[in-house]
Amino acid sequence: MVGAAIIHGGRLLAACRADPPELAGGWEFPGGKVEPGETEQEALVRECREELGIDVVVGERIGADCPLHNGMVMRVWTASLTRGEPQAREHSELRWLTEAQLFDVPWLPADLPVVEAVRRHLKESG
Ligand SMILES: Nc1nc2c([nH]c(=O)n2[C@H]2C[C@H](O)[C@@H](COP(=O)(O)OP(=O)(O)OP(=O)(O)O)O2)c(=O)[nH]1
Repeated sequence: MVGAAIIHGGRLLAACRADPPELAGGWEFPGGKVEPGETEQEALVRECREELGIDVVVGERIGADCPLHNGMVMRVWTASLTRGEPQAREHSELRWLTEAQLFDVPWLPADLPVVEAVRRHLKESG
């Protein structure tokens, strides 16, 4: 599992899950599973196109590996938006969060340590 911390103009893009019912309403990093023959970074670029209709350039790994409830592990990278305006194609809602707003949405529990790492990253980059 890979996720993208898309940072643009000092804000982080957060996405609200539409399904499955037990995760709906939880906020997450856009992303998904890595397909055979693909690198983790390539999977992120593909998922951002599919889910959001945007092009991103993948940056650095951020946060520790997050164990998920299903036994998988999620790795998150920073990403910058290079083309398009994010559209909620598979999510119920998208929000750009400033550093002060980062914890205003109910993140999926596994994501919280990574959101904290993003907070430090935004602080350092001003
Ligand atoms: N994409 C994503 N999934 C997360 C995050 N945090 C978290 O616990 N998950 C969980 C939710 C799902 O149970 C699992 C994988 O989600 P997913 O988006 O790849 O998978 P999916 O089952 O909807 O299937 P698909 O897109 O691969 O078809 O990871 C996160 O920040 N981003």
